[in-house]
Amino acid sequence: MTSDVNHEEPTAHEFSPVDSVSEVSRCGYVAIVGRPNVGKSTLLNHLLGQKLSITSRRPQTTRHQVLGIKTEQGIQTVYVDTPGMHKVQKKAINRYMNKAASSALAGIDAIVFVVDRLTWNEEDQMVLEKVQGARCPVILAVNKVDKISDKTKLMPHLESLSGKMDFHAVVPISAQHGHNLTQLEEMITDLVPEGVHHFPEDQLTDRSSRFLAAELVREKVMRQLGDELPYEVTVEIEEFKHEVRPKGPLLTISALILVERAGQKAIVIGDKGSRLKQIGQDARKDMELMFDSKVMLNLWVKVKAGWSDDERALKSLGYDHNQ
Ligand SMILES: Nc1nc2c(ncn2[C@@H]2O[C@H](COP(=O)(O)OP(=O)(O)OP(=O)(O)O)[C@@H](O)[C@H]2O)c(=O)[nH]1
Repeated sequence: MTSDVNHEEPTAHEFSPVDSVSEVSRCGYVAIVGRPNVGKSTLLNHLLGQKLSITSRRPQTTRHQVLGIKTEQGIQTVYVDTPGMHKVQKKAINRYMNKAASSALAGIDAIVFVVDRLTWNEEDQMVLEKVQGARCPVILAVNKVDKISDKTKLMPHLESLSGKMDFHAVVPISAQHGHNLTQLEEMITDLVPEGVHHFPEDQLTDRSSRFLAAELVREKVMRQLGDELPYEVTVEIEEFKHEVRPKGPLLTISALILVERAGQKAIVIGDKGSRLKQIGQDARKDMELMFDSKVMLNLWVKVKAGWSDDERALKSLGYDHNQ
């Protein structure tokens, strides 16, 4: 079949001034980068107006690259939340996380580089060197300003940060309290170029419901255990079953929490199963909100030694560099 469309001569329709305002479609990719624990996932969740990425006080909570999609008034902004870039690359899991963070910068239209209040350390410097290599505007978001007690220190610090590279803008924000996020979002969407939308208007992420469910369980484990548990915990979804019942939809989810050692299993389970119960209750509540359904959640803990430094085991658990 041949096409009738003449690409040489624009039609009157294409010149309509009304169209140029209301119908020009825009789509762009915006990476949120920074060292671990600066608040990247908290920022993404606020920008999307919905929880998507998991957060915790523990650094290195985010392991995978997650797309968060927002389509509003013809503008589709595809946010790329990345694992925090960090120096230590001893284990395969850390190498995976750094690679996921670096590869996120390819094909990006703008970068939001998040730093924490008044500090600047070697890891921030490392991230700076990576973003300098990307040929797109970089907005520096100085997060957690709500925690600065002596506000007079902020302005001089912002000025000194401004000199580190030719930033598009330097914005003090509080991702948790929503401070300056409207201004930040306006700056971001102004940088979104013209282009056709890559996702349907109502799509929020590129990740599956199974993936999001597993991440919610992992978040609760990390929040419950604080510093008691090293990073070596991952979650596998064994069952994800949707049923329509007379009383409403029911989602049955069975998840396996994998740890590295028997001692860690005991920690996750807690005294008479109390911790695992709390993890289950908290995860179920979030899942019911996320999936808009009643959820029955079954949790088990299993020891799978050495998974975090075994390339093949990582692949089987979804840590695939090609994803
Ligand atoms: N006071 C305050 N705390 C914040 C703010 N933003 C994030 N946090 C907290 O900082 C911690 C880390 O936030 P995350 O959003 O998980 O940070 P991240 O950069 O995604 O972390 P990684 O997954 O390690 O890369 C959490 O306990 C957040 O609640 C903020 O604006 N103010």
